[in-house]
Amino acid sequence: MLLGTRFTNVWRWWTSPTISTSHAFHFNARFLTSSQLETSSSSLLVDNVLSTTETDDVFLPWLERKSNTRISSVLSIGKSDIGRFLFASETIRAGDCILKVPFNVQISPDMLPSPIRDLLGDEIGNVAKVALVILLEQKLGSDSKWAPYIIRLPKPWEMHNTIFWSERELEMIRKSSLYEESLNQRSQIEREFLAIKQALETFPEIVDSINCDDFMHAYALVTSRAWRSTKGDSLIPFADFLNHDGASKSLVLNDDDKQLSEVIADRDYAPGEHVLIRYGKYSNATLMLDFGFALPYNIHDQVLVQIKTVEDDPLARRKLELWQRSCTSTTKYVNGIYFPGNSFTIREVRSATGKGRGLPQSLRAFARILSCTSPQELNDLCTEAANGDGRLARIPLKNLNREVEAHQILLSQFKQLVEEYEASIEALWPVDSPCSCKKMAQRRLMAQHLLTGELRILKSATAWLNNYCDTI
Ligand SMILES: C[S@@+](CC[C@H](N)C(=O)[O-])C[C@H]1O[C@@H](n2cnc3c(N)ncnc32)[C@H](O)[C@@H]1O
Repeated sequence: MLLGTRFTNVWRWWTSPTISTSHAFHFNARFLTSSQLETSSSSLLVDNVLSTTETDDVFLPWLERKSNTRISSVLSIGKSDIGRFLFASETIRAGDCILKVPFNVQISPDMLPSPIRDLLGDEIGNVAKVALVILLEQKLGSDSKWAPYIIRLPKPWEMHNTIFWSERELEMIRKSSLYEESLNQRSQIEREFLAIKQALETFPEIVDSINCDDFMHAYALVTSRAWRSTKGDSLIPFADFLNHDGASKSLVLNDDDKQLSEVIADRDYAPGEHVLIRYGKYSNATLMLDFGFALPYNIHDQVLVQIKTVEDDPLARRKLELWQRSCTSTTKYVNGIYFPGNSFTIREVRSATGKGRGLPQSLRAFARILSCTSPQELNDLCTEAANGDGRLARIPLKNLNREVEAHQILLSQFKQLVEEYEASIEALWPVDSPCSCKKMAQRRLMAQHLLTGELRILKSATAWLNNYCDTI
């Protein structure tokens, strides 16, 4: 997934819409005064005062006044264990438009004051730019024109994205590729933070007032609540109080002609019902990395497995070279990390008996190459590929024993993975252990959802391979 933002269904793409820059200039002028900077550290205090005196009832009227339009007449804001949510304030029918948020009240990278924007350049991604907008508005405290929105953004201690996990917490998910992806994402954010500091060195008032932890928090706010549009990655106030259901058909849609984002209900809702949309077809690994939560049963789960060559195989190097050369894409880019050509994404195999989708063809082709025992067999595969569509080992090997052996290589590695995952789940410390504070208990549960989902997929692949080897 690209930087953790949600893709929208975009209608009628046009040139990038222009956003009013008046706020940006207003902000710039204010930010650069030293008195402003002196008081910036008290902004959190102001936030707290605001958050205790303002209720969520005032938020939608504020946003409607700001945008000068009706945004929603059927939704209200509620609060629960998973933060804010939107619920039906009256009956909603499938097909109803439940909210419309104009672009002019969305927060996008263009809102950075132009002198800052010009210095940042393209090497700083849009997520980082929107994160910087949030930080600058936070520093303004109650003087920010976005204060009612900014104070409602989740606080660092309310966020559970795996980039915030401690060593011990990350250890729980070491078996999953999410472990590496989390470390990698953290390093990438740190690099972007340093690049921003360097680019803005002529603005010491800004660079000296933000630290990497604040930036990491703002960055995670963006990955967990921004949508991609023609303007880059934008925060869509009010719409971003909608929580996620992987099975929902409702998405946030952009209409560039009307300059707004909207959501259409995919089903009926009774008054009081929690309204959910789908952020994307995201696995638990992606949800944990970018959004800080996991689903107990996620229909979009997948596992990234790295297939090892057989130990002591004298042809191992040649096989890998051949594979890398024959593949159009030898590396996989998943959640901001490059995986080598022997990494494969596996989804749940619904039926072990062959109906529906089985294991990915590319994985089976790789196994056939691994099963070759002589240079001649490898050459034969190359000749067959040259006479066909150019892809290596896509069809079953003529020698059935060899075809079974190829799949048994996979089977033994999958069986080992299943055992390792089972051991990892077993090793998760009990929820009621004395060390389980609320935060740790929550993260442990997320780790459990992740590992059990990935284990389910590995077991389904194992069953499919068992069946294939037995019945071929
Ligand atoms: C776009 S925001 C939704 C509004 C959010 N609840 C809030 O308080 O602002 C996305 C965040 O909501 C939470 N969230 C959304 N859907 C969830 C779900 N199905 N289960 C648990 N948390 C969820 C996660 O913390 C996620 O990062």
